[in-house]
Amino acid sequence: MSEKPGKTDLPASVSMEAGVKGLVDADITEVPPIFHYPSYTLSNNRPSNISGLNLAVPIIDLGGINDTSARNDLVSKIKDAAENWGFFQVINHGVPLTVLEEIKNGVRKFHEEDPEVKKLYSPTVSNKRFVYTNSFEDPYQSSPMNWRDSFSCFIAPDPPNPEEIPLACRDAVIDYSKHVMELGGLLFQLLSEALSLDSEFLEKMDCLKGLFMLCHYYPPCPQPDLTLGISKHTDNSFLTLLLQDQIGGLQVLHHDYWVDITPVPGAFVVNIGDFMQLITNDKFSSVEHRVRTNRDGPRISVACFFSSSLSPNPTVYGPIKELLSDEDPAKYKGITIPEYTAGYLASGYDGKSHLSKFKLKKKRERIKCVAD
Ligand SMILES: O=C(O)CCC(=O)C(=O)O
Ligand SMILES: [Fe+2]
Repeated sequence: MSEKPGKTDLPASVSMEAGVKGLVDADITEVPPIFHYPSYTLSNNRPSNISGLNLAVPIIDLGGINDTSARNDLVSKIKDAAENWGFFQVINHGVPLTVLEEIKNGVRKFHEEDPEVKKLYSPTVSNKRFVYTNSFEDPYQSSPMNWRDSFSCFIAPDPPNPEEIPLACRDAVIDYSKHVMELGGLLFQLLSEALSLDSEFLEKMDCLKGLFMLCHYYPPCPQPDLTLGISKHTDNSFLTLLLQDQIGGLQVLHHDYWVDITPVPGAFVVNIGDFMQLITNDKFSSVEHRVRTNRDGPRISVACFFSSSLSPNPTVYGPIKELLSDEDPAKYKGITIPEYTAGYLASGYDGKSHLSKFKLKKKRERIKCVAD
C-alpha cells in the first residue's frame, strides 16, 4: 500500500473529491506528477524472437455450443487460450447487446453524477456493498496513481439490496450481473472440460459462488504517454469477465510484449485469475495486463471477478488432486480466498505476483502436500 497523495500534489483549483474526472473537468493540460510512471515501465519493444508469432488474443465463437463436434472444437480453443494467453474474447455468448449497452451507459451515468452524489458512496462514508473509489481515496491505490475513477459492487454470495445501488445504474447492475452469472456458469463448464474434468467440476468447487463488480471510468488524458489507466497486475479471481467499450487501451503481457486487446463489438474479454492458476497447478495462466490511457474518452469498462473476495469463506483452495501426478506434483500450498485477497490488496497493484508467494519451493514440500 502506498502513501496517499495530498492536495498539495495537485493544481490549486482541483478538488480531490471529484476524482480524475475532476482534473479533466478543470481543464488541466498536463498530467500531475503523482500520475507519472517511469518511462521504462511504459515502453514496449517488440522482441525480435517473437516476430513469427500471431499476436492477437484468440476470439472464440460460443455459437455452436450445443453441437458436440463444435463444442469439442471450442473447448480445445479455450484450453489453448487459457494455457498460452490467459486471455480470450468470446462472441455469440447469448447476452443481449441491449444489456451490454445499458450497463456501459449506467456506469457512465453514475460517474458523471454530481460529486456530491458520488460522495455518498465514498469508502469513508459508505459501509454498503456499493463503493465509489476515485484514485485519491482508494486505500489500495498504487504509486504512481492510476488515471481512472471506479466503483465496486459486491453481487454474490450476498446480493446487495437494490436501494444500496444508486439509481443511475441500479437496474443495469442488477440485470447485467444476472447475465454474467449465467455466462460464467457456461465458461466454468467449458474450462472444466478443457481440463478433462467433469463439466460441473469447477462449479462444484464453488468457483461461481462469489461475484464482485468493478466499473471503471477512464477520463480522456492530455498526456497519454506519461501515465496508465491501470498499472500492470494479475486478477485476484478464479475468472474475470470484462466488458470494454470501443476506445481501447487494455493490453496483455505475452512473451514480454504488451499486446493490445482490440475491442470487438459485443464481445466479452475473459481472463484467468490467480485462483484458477493455483487450483489448476499452473495448467492455466493468470497473466499480467494493464490499461493505457487515451486522448479520447471517457473509456468505460466493467470487470466482473468470480471470487468471494473478503467475505468469510473457510474453504482452503489448493491444486485439484485429479490434475496431479508423480510427474506433476502440487506446486502451491492451500489458502483461503479471504486470506489471499487481504494479502493481494495490501500489496496494491504493484506489479509483483502475489501468487508466487504461495508456490512450494522444494520438491520435498510438494511431495508432502500431495501426501496430505
Ligand atoms: O479496464 C480494463 O480494461 C481492465 C480492468 C482490469 O484489468 C481490472 O479491473 O482488473
Ligand atoms: Fe485486471
